[in-house]
Amino acid sequence: MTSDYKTQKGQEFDRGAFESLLKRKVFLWQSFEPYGAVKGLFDYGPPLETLEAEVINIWRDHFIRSEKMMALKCSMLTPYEVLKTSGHVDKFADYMCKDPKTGEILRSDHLIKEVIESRLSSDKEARGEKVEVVDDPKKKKKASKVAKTAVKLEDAKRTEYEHMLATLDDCTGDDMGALIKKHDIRNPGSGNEVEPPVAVNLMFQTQIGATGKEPAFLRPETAQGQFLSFPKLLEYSDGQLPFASASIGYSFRNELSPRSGLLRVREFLMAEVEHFVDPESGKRHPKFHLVKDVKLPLLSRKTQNDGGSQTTTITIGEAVETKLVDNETLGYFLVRIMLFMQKIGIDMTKLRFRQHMQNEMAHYAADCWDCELQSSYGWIECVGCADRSAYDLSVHMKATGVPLMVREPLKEPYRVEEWTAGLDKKRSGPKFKKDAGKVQSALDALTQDMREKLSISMEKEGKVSVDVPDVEGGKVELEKDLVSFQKESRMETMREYIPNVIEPSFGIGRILYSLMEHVYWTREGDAARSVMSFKPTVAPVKVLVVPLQKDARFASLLSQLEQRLDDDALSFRVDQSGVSIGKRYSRNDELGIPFGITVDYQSLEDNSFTLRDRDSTKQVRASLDQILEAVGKMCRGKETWAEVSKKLPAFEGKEERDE
Ligand SMILES: Nc1ncnc2c1ncn2[C@@H]1O[C@H](COP(=O)(O)OP(=O)(O)OP(=O)(O)O)[C@@H](O)[C@H]1O
Repeated sequence: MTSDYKTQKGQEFDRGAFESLLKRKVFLWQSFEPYGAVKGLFDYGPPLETLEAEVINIWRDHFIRSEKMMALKCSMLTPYEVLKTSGHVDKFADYMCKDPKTGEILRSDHLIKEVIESRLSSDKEARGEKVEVVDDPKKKKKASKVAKTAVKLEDAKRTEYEHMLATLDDCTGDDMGALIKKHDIRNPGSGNEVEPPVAVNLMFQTQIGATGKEPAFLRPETAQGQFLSFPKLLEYSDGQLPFASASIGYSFRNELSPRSGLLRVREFLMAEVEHFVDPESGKRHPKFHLVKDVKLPLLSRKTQNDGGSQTTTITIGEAVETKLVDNETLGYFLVRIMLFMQKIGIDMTKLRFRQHMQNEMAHYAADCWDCELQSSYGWIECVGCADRSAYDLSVHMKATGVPLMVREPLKEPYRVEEWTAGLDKKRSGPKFKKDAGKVQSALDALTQDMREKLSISMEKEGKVSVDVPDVEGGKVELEKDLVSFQKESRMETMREYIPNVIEPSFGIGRILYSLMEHVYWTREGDAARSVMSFKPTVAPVKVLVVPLQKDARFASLLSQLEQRLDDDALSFRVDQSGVSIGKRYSRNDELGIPFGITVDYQSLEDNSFTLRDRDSTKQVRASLDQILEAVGKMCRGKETWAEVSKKLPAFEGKEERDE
């Protein structure tokens, strides 16, 4: 059995071997291992911690610096009221099904997907087709309980199942309940029926202070802090829109069934952008013309609705023009996301943009696209890019009364005529006493039409009746001496509006995991020799320093070399162990170190060194100055090995024979 997922060299991807490399080279492990480890929490070891820092540096440069965004650091602890207003308290939930006999909790959409995929793969097997291997041993065990022998499906059933998978993201909780019932979907682990889906909130609740009077949550996204900072951002940008804020920080989600390693965890680093734009500008982007000819692989909502999963590669200009992508700003960010992925070394054949299904999008969202990366776990959302309209600023403004909006002078002031409705305070106070405020509020809430109608009634009848909620009888009678309706004329010089927000939201852990799978491969004919082909710009360690042999005569040259690398701020690792030079290169290829500098006997004579390229294993020989200049340029992304190897003389050394 083979898997559809291949390494960048077209080889079978062996997840077991890949995971064992990550473990051996201490990229990551489950947190609190000595206490039995906690699901959904991971610690990063030196290579992954540094890889993350390098990727974040590129993210900061690509977005914050290059797009002139305003970087923010907002609190992670968030008061209850903020997340109540944003809708997270009521709606930030996943559906889960309980196995009543084992007590196991299963995420409803994952359960349906797993069972239906296993039925489809059993059908494929029964029809003698190539079947995707289930790499996860736990899944394998579960799957075997579902279908011990291959079962062939009717054509109509197969089509129904395929459509179900393509449209699963569009399902509500009730829809999933109906599917589970209709297709007799059971817990694959036990074979038991499961209870209907129930929504479970994903936020970690806590409290601020000891009194318990200030309930709070660990934030599930960085966005809310950025929205509430809007007045400060507006001030900093001198009241000029569009502008964007950006925040890199941790978020927390109490995932129901964390699995797939770093792809679904309970604490993760996010990098989020909130781009604020005037809705009347048509959400145009000032730099769209620079990217309009860039082609993107797009999987539209329509294709998914039709049960398909094929992408169409078109220019973003065409996608926006045909309204496939709602607006220029959203389109601009899709391109920037793709270019970022390319910069850090994501395999472009394993990247696509998938449009959200109608039910998958928040009700207020105008359009939403996920940047998905393919890994051995399938296509996984790594960046969500949503047009959130004016929703967040509007709800927070309503809840707090703080004006989260823009007031700007009108280019062409105009005259407005407005009806006012005012109570005579001296007379109304004694008459309505504590209800006087409520009466004025009811008058304030009247539309212009209503005010005009009431003024006509007042003229005719000398009194009017006004609905006032919360007073006895729900109405009050107002005579001429108590209220006056007047038509006033004034010049309107200011425009007020609530900006719309386009939000690209990156999950850094998912990107790092996908990147590690994308750069992993094994040397031809020797599966034991794995390589992590990190681009020099992101590689956690840039240079491997290897003396040809253990020989005291190399000591002074080595320390000179180390000092120079240090001066150039190039991270390095020295491998002086007794094993052959080939083995030393090989085990450091697993760490993804892009370049190796060897100190040999010729170095002692003429101060020249060899420089080895990890991916091709080719070498050049040159002076230390030339080598350091080349390495520095390659690590800054300013030169490639192909260019360097043309400039510097090749070296066919004895070292390679040892590999
Ligand atoms: N549990 C998680 N573990 C790791 N990364 C996550 C997790 N949840 C979300 N992310 C990351 O944060 C980004 C933005 O979050 P968003 O709320 O759009 O995700 P989501 O739609 O809830 O993801 P999913 O549907 O996979 O749970 C995602 O694109 C993803 O990269």
